[in-house]
Amino acid sequence: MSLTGLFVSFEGIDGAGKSSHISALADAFAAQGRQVVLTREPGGTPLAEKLRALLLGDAMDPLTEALLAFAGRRDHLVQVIEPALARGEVVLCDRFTDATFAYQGAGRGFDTAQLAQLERLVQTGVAPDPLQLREPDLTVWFDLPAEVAAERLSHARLPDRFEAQPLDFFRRVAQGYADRAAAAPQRFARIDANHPRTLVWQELQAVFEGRGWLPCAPGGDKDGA
Ligand SMILES: Nc1ncnc2c1ncn2[C@@H]1O[C@H](COP(=O)(O)OP(=O)(O)OP(=O)(O)O)[C@@H](O)[C@H]1O
Ligand SMILES: Cc1cn([C@H]2C[C@H](O)[C@@H](COP(=O)(O)O)O2)c(=O)[nH]c1=O
Repeated sequence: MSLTGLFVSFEGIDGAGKSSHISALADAFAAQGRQVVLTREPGGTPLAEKLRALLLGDAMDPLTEALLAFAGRRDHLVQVIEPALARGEVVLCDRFTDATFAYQGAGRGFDTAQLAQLERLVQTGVAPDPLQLREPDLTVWFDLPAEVAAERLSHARLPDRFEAQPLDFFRRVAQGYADRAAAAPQRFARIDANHPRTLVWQELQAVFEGRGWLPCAPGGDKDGA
């Protein structure tokens, strides 16, 4: 039986708690016999990882940020995402294009109409139907107030160029995600990330179980974090 590929992205402001759960989800899909590609943006290919290092480390203007993000995305789509989907695999991607709209658009103030043009340019011509705009089948949005994320990150690690931004930047980014979710409610699933890890994992499981993509967990109390 040939399986249909599944493309899921995970979004949220820095520190929202995505990374803690994505690999547990990969395990859950693998336990169902699915091949899983666990990947991320910026990054996901050797070339795009080099662009990631520039994006996270070097000062640049918002247009340069957006161009680097989309250049890496094109390579990622061509080299990794489309081939995996064509093989019927599950692609779990830590951030995708919504991050560019949230960070470069809402956060930096870059024109979102121009971002939409770049999105069309980069995300068409790679899927089997050349006119299809490749988007995730589902985007899981970890929604967390900027203040809570900042508090979590203050205990976590040395901040990169984005994590070092002030609270107001992350308030704008969070609003950017809320706007993207409101514009595409059928693609987005909102998770209330301001909960203990176990509860967040349960919310996440419910999203995938509700779509029939994972079987219902017995008792529904697995701690995936
Ligand atoms: N539900 C939670 N409650 C409290 N702390 C949490 C929770 N989830 C994650 N954390 C902690 O918050 C910090 C950020 O978590 P994590 O790295 O998973 O976030 P992230 O969304 O992947 O961030 P980034 O996108 O910046 O990599 C870590 O120190 C993690 O241990
Ligand atoms: C895809 C993408 C990401 N960013 C920002 C968002 C984060 O601050 C970093 C990535 O770090 P993470 O720890 O891997 O989440 O990059 C962005 O500004 N624009 C983008 O398109």
